[in-house]
Amino acid sequence: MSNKNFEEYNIKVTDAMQLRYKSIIEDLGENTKRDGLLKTPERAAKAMQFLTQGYEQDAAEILKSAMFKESYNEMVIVKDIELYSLCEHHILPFFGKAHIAYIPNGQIVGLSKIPRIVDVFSRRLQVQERLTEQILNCINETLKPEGVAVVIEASHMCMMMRGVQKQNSTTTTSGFRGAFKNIETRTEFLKLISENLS
Ligand SMILES: Nc1nc2c(ncn2[C@@H]2O[C@H](COP(=O)(O)OP(=O)(O)OP(=O)(O)O)[C@@H](O)[C@H]2O)c(=O)[nH]1
Ligand SMILES: [Zn+2]
Repeated sequence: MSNKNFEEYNIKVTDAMQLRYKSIIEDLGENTKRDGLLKTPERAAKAMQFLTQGYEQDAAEILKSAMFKESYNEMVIVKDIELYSLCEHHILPFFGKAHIAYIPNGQIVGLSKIPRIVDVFSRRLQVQERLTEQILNCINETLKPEGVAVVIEASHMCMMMRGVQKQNSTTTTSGFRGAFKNIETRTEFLKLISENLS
């Protein structure tokens, strides 16, 4: 699944959305006819479609497209997966890293598919907790591993640029299924990613 090209933008949606962005910019007291802003409503409409393209993508299908029979049954960890999402309360970015592990149960998945599904669920209006659960459930239900673990640490612009205005706080969410409910397995995973956690 590739990133959206400009040609792929839905013209109808772009047209409707850019009119709304134009009104918003005018509500700010700005002049949408000045050079720098002339194309801004269209750019913003395209940017918003790019940032929410995950609604049109099927994460389970992405995983299914690269699942292979393999007997390896130790922990597989993909860590430091950068993510960019939008908080559904303020439509402001939150961004950070996901660390994901699974223990295969007869099948492994193509490694790149894990960051790809992080993108699919991130590119929607989200809360960090639901994002964590959706990634966890998708891997658990599609790959049916012995266990799966997801940790996300993120900074929320809505807490940095506005509102409570805390620049240094990060939010960590986690979820564990199957073998990761076992304290030893979970501890091993957390130890292996711990150099990334602040
Ligand atoms: N649980 C959770 N809350 C989030 C997330 N992103 C943003 N929020 C919070 O959503 C809440 C919305 O609260 P409201 O009181 O309705 O909004 P607000 O008046 O703008 O709140 P402040 O941000 O405190 O100024 C805020 O506390 C945000 O910090 C997220 O991913 N998870
Ligand atoms: Zn917010």
